[in-house]
Amino acid sequence: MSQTLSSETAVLRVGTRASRLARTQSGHVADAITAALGVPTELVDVTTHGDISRAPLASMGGTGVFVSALREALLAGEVDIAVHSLKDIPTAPAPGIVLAAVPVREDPRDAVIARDGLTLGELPPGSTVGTGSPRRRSQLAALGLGLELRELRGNVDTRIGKVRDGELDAIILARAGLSRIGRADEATEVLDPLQMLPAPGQGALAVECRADDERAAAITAALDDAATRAAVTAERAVLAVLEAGCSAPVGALAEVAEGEDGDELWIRAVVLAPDGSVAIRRSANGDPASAYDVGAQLAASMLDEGAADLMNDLTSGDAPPGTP
Ligand SMILES: NCc1[nH]cc(CCC(=O)O)c1CC(=O)O
Repeated sequence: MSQTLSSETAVLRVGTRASRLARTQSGHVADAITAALGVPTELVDVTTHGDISRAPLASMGGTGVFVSALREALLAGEVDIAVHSLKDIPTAPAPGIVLAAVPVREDPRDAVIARDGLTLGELPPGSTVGTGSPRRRSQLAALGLGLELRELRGNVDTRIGKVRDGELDAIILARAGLSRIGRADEATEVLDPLQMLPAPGQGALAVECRADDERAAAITAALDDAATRAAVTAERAVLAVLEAGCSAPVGALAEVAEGEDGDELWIRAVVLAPDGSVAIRRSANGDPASAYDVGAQLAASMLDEGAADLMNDLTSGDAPPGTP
């Protein structure tokens, strides 16, 4: 059994979802670990319920379904590292698991792939746009372009196929996902976060280890990027304080920039009604060392200014009374 090998010589098993996107991003993490620590790694596919089911994601408890199978494999000792898209991870901490590293983030913005090289603004009213994300739907609706929104699921290649075969006029998806599978140049527009704020954590990866694995510190040293970690910490604080799940119409984007008195954290966030008829957009800045508090205070001020009513409407719409 691998547990009997000393941790210096053991192969680090990197658990991954089996999709092309997941395998590519997990492969980058595995290669970076080998390069930095000199330990051999191997990718281990972990099949999740979300990969098999064709049901709408929201009906399966959101993208969290992708995360739990990997975490179970990690806790069971079947893999030593779990690599997730950070935006798919619930904000609550997972007992027995540490977030060992948040590597340097890819472009966090959303991208459009439209027929004939068009941008959103060039699509005629009535054009069909596919996206399964309530955050993207509501922000698109808020633009008032008269676009017709369609449900969309499946892996990145499947989604792009719907535009290529004429089933949809356009789709919206994370630019990071496109880049990771080498298709970034197929985007016909990259959306300005002033119009379309990405999901908290979009474009970032989460590298998780068992809390008692003494190799975690070395993985942090090798892969963690402090600025990205501060940014996603603030973004996820917004989500946590709003008590919103990964499928709620909430967007947030933070970055760390050099200021006159050292580094500064900047964050923008939005909460919307599902149909885009109400949008509460706010921004804040603060000390990257207090990233969580900067995001949490921003969310608290948004709750005061109407977001509380929006979140209440959302939860009363799809959860039975008494459900937490
Ligand atoms: N919702 C699923 C998901 N989770 C992570 C990515 C892309 C990569 C990333 O954001 O890190 C995607 C696809 C998408 O939103 O288009």
